[in-house]
Amino acid sequence: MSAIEGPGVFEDRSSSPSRHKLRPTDIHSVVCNRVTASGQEQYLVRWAGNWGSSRIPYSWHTIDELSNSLCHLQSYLENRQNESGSLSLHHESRSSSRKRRTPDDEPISQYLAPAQQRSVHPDYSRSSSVMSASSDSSRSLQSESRGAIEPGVYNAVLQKKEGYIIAKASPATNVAHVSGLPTSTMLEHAAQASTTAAENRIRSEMTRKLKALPGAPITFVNTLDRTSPPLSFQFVTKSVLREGVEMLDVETIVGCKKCRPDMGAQKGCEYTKMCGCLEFAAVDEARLTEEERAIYEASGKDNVSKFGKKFPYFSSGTRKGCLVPFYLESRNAIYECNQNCRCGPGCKNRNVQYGRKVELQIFKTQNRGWGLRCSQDLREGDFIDTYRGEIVTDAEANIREREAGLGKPSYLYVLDKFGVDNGIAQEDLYVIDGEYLGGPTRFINHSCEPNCRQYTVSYNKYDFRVYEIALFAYRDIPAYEELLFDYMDKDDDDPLTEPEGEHRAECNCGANNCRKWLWV
Ligand SMILES: C[S@@+](CC[C@H](N)C(=O)[O-])C[C@H]1O[C@@H](n2cnc3c(N)ncnc32)[C@H](O)[C@@H]1O
Repeated sequence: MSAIEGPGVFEDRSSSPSRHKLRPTDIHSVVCNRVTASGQEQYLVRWAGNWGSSRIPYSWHTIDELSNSLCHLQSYLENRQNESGSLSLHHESRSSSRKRRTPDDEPISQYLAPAQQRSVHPDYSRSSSVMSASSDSSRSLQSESRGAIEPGVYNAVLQKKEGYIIAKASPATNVAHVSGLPTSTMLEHAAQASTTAAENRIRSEMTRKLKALPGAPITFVNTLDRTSPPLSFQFVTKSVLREGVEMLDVETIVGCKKCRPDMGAQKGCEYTKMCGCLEFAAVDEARLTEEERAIYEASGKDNVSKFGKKFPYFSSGTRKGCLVPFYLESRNAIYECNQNCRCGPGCKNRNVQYGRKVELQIFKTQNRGWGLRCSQDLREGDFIDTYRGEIVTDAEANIREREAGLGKPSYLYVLDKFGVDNGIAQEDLYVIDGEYLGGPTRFINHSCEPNCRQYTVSYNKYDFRVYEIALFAYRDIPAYEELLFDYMDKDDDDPLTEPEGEHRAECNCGANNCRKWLWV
């Protein structure tokens, strides 16, 4: 292990600096940026840990050193952009630090040479001017004054160990500990310093990440600014069950018993309409005999299991595999066959379970963040993808919602399709959180006049709490038209109440019949 003097300057010259990275978990946040005289972008890292307010280590790092921690860099750049250059978000409050000030707890600007305080592009040469345990405070301050160079490390010494750069509390007792970073001078410089190299690195990392995904390609484009979709978002092909969430064991799923794999006419799930998996599916009312209709209607249309069902997908023709108009227009759940069925993998009642087949593109919209579109024409009824993520309990979802605050985008989706009818209380329902983990559908925006729609798809008719939310094209959609669904998807006869104050989020869908609010 050896001490590091500053960004990219190592005592141990035999090791390549670029091999050493910061561990994302060691970083609290990136708080400032600068460009050195040699044109190198550097970022000021606030280290995570319990240090005491005036002893928190800060150090400047190159993009290479931060290449395992690009999420932190990305969130800094996004805040920087949102704050439109003021960069005040991460700036520790002077008034609060003043309250706790101790004799050695002065703002760093007091230690900087005048040239440095004035300078917009100071000379950040790779000289030995750093504040670390290896240099006592007086030596640090002297060298700063001489060279007018901002220190590379504050309140600590950096060491490298097994490929990582690590901050250690300064062992020297007479090191001047500083707080109030970044200083206003640093912020002024930061506001004018280029961040292009970091943006490019983030962009390449996002592209690499998307290319590595299985299935039809997902790309991203941004013709509006230099941002990329969040690197912190993890693409998964299946939802992940979090603590307290249980789904029925796959071994116990009941499959269809009468259907067969050699499904010619007369034998397939799609022909008989009596496939066991469709037991709770919508009755095919048009095919009921007089006698059947009388029984069915007398039961208040509740006695569904005996009658032939609507099959969800076209089994042949030009729209083979597409959702049939009946389901497109209804809110009936779609029941697919499963791994315990006799029909086998070729059964035409399997679609959503085989996953996305269409190529998608994440793109930056004018007024609603990232959006999603398909790079090929979609037919009415084409399956796009599922909405997936972490499945959490209702209580956990409430905590996440509270912590997120009202101004933040929402990615929560309640799985309440079967709950009420099966006596499950609201607080026992589960919620999909697609914010940090999920599929590309997490980027689909809302429209009051949508071209897609969400449907309930179940592979286990007895599991009332865990099922899929699947997005299908609600009409033919030409390539590159933004995919949009109605977040509320209310029945026409459901009254829409005006949302109240702080809970409302304004809708920018621009449709003629726009309801003005995303949800109520
Ligand atoms: C599931 S996310 C969709 C992806 C999101 N645009 C993004 O950049 O991550 C939902 C959020 O997108 C934004 N959004 C979606 N549709 C919108 C609309 N019609 N008008 C305004 N904002 C919208 C809102 O911030 C909403 O909370």
